[in-house]
Amino acid sequence: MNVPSPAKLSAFSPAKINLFLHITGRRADGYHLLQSIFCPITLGDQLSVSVQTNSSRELVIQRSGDLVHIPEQIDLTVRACKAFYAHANIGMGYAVTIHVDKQVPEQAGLGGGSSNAATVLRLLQQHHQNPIEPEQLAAIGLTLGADVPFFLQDSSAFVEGIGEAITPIQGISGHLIVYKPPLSCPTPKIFSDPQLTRNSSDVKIAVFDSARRMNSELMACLQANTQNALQAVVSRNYPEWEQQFGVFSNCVAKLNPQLIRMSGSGSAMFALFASPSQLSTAVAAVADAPELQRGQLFECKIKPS
Ligand SMILES: C[C@](O)(CO)[C@H](O)COP(=O)(O)OP(=O)(O)OC[C@H]1O[C@@H](n2ccc(N)nc2=O)[C@H](O)[C@@H]1O
Ligand SMILES: Nc1ncnc2c1ncn2[C@@H]1O[C@H](COP(=O)(O)OP(=O)(O)OP(=O)(O)O)[C@@H](O)[C@H]1O
Repeated sequence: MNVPSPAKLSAFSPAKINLFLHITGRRADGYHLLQSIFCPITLGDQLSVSVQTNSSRELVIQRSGDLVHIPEQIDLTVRACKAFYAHANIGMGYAVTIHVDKQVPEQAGLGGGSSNAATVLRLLQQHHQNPIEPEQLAAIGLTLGADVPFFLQDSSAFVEGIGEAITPIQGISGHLIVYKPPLSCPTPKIFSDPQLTRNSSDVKIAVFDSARRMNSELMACLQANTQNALQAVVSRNYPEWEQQFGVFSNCVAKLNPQLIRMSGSGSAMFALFASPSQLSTAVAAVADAPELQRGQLFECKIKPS
């Protein structure tokens, strides 16, 4: 008897940057209410899932590629796969192989794990012809990570709540240098810092007024009126990060970036430029700085929506 070959689906799993990130409050369960603009970027992982029916009634998940060092119980691709079949109401008799070619550094504030989880959910939805309603999929995603609902859609977005309230913004663009210094910042540690500013005022109106105009005006508005509230915590807790950020900023500042910031809870930082020629000069300057040679450097763009 012929055994059917597994159906294989592949997708790009993008990283994100946060153009700004304010904390406006804290929920009773300890999660923080935030306001942020999330942008998907052209740096990302390549992910595939192969699905085969399985005569046993159990879900069998195998992994290959670059994530196998992460214990299965915490690998967000495995957790996403289990959550999908637990809610899809199509039985558990499947053998799934998840393959990831990883480019996005871990614990960088670039959302790599959340993006992988969202990509697994999207590919399984596609394979099984959308057994889960979009709202329920987003709710399942949120249980895996605060950034997962954002990655279930394709556009840059204004994000509120703990990550679930998503308003797409069209037309944001920019050329990016992303630098990940040789240290990592665990997200829970950064959020639990007693000195974190948790009462930023509402920026929604200012941001959306500008977003309706030019990209350059939006960036100028963000530069003048916003920050990444987690950046001060990282600077205080990791003197080496502050030193690396200082060197990075000096290298790129003369090339007129629209924004220089940390992404998410760090440790990656980025500089955003309007033109590719400014970007190439900035990349050359950072690559030449002896102090920055132990980190990872990426040249990419905000993904067009
Ligand atoms: C800071 C951001 O990177 C912004 O993009 C994200 O909101 C973090 O998202 P994430 O890594 O997917 O976060 P999760 O895995 O859900 O949460 C990790 C930990 O960060 C803290 N956390 C996260 C998100 C949030 N809105 N409030 C929080 O307090 C919680 O302590 C949580 O236990
Ligand atoms: N598929 C995955 N890819 C990367 N990390 C994963 C994955 N699954 C679980 N993890 C674990 O989650 C931790 C943080 O993952 P990730 O790289 O997404 O964090 P982050 O850069 O802090 O993201 P965020 O911007 O969401 O804060 C990693 O150190 C790793 O142990």
